[in-house]
Amino acid sequence: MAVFTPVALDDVAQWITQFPLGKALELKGISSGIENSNFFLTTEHGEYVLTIFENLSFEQLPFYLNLMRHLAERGVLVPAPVANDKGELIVALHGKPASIVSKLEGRSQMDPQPVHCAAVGAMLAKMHLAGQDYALQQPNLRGLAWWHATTPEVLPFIPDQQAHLLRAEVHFQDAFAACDIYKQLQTGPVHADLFRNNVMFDGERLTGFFDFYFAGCDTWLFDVAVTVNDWCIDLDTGVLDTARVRALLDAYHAVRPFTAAEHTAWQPMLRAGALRFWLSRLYDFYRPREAEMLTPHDPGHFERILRERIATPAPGLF
Ligand SMILES: Nc1ncnc2c1ncn2[C@@H]1O[C@H](COP(=O)(O)OP(=O)(O)OP(=O)(O)O)[C@@H](O)[C@H]1O
Ligand SMILES: N[C@@H](CCO)C(=O)O
Repeated sequence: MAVFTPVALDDVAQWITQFPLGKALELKGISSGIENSNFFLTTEHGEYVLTIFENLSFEQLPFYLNLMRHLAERGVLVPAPVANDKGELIVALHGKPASIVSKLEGRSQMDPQPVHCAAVGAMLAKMHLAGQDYALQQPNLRGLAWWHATTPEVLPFIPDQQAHLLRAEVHFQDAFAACDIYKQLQTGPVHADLFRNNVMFDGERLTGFFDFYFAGCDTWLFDVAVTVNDWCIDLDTGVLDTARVRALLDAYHAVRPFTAAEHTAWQPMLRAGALRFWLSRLYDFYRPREAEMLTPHDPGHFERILRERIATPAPGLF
């Protein structure tokens, strides 16, 4: 399902010669994922992932691939992109942009315990610090400006109760983004989509973060909020699990201490993280792309999380 552009081993035999990877030995389509065509690629030098980008362009991709290279070079566990003999990370294959990155070991941990959350928190803090001297700039393309553009697109489709919540929350987030505390928050490259299915574990050992294609420059705290809203909740209710929240935040804080401004901004930021995914899921649900054949994610999940974050104080950052 998730291989939109079919590629055979014969197709890459010649193409691969521009990379320092030896001969291609095996190519296997990966069935999960809904954005790109992904393949496990075995070469004489090891195991890699070949991605053909179905929606992102040659102009958009350097921010993401160079960020992964920058982080990998600084010891953050992320797939390392492989450059061709001209030093390029993005090379056309069947007329579309493609890249090769190292394959992470392990698999996603879909039932995380505090020990997994602690590993994610520590690596996230390490990633934020390592990104500080990254030269390329791109805003979070699913940030406040996108919320403003998208809200009117979904409002005609949703019942009054939801429309009221959506309008009120965008209004609340406007005020939050304009306040002094918000301006004191530290910013830099963030993953912005660090859900359970975008991290690999080998047992309790974290082996890497991947799927950086929603990354952009935003507050570090937004990244923490998005991550906590997925890793540290009861999936049926959206209620935060204190043991997992504490494990993730304490581990993050030990690597990169939270500031007093971040402490004050925490609850509104958890709401921002919930709004971001409620809105994107509403958009995908009501305005599906024409060629989209896959079942969209449930927007109700993030509506529940948003209502819960408005109603219930979260454990503090420290
Ligand atoms: N570097 C990697 N190492 C190991 N496995 C990977 C790597 N990159 C991707 N995968 C595997 O491929 C699958 C699909 O990748 P990914 O989630 O990036 O898909 P996508 O279509 O680009 O995005 P989306 O998550 O939005 O559907 C992952 O679930 C994972 O199993
Ligand atoms: N993590 C997103 C999907 C886009 O990667 C969601 O759960 O809505």
